[in-house]
Amino acid sequence: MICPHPVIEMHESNWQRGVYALTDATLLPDDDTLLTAAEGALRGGLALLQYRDKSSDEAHRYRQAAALAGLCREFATPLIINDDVALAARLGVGVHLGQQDAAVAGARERLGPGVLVGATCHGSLELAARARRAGASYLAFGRFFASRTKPGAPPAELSLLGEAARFGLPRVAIGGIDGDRAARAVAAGADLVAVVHAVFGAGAAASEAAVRELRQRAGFTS
Ligand SMILES: Cc1ncc(COP(=O)(O)OP(=O)(O)O)c(N)n1
Ligand SMILES: Cc1ncsc1CCOP(=O)(O)O
Ligand SMILES: [Mg+2]
Repeated sequence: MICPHPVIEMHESNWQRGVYALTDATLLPDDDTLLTAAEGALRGGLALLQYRDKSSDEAHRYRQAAALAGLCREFATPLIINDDVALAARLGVGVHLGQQDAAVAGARERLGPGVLVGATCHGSLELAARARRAGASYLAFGRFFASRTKPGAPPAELSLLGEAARFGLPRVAIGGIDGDRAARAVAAGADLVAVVHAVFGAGAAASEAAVRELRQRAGFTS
């Protein structure tokens, strides 16, 4: 059962720098846990939230994503849908696409110029150049460290983040990032640190403090 949430705190949306949290269906297995954890993370000051759910149950995915979209609107924080351009179009929110997903150019055409379209570039400047030409809003690199969420993701070197400055788009670092590693990724050039376990790994009630700590350790607080 999803309940409406009161407006608790409004943030000016500055999605281009900060902590980017991805939900996880194993860590957040039901609607209440998902929404409690997401609300805490948003209150902690997320820059972006991604709904990442690999299940094939479309009604379930729509229900959860729609609830998250409402919550994100209250906090003026963009929501990104992983993999699913149709769901993003239905909700009028952003999408994140990997190399096995739909093409960035097609998503950009379908969603329009004002919608966020993120692209996975692994450890490749060539993939980044292609994503930029196709109309990506940000470039995601990694995994940089061992990831419990996606252990088989192709590895990347932190030095890539500095080299990717040439594209003039926000650079996202992902993969096994915690407080220390977030600081290292930002020092190497990351604008956003994307995390699953560091925000949602300690239970729904801990997500707000987890985001605040990550922001502080990464130097995102002014
Ligand atoms: C911010 C961000 N970066 C990378 C990914 C990985 O996308 P992809 O390679 O398509 O893998 P899946 O997440 O779909 O398993 C991401 N989702 N978000
Ligand atoms: C989706 C994805 N792509 C590369 S690593 C990763 C998961 C990141 O999760 P965690 O922060 O728990 O390592
Ligand atoms: Mg994908």
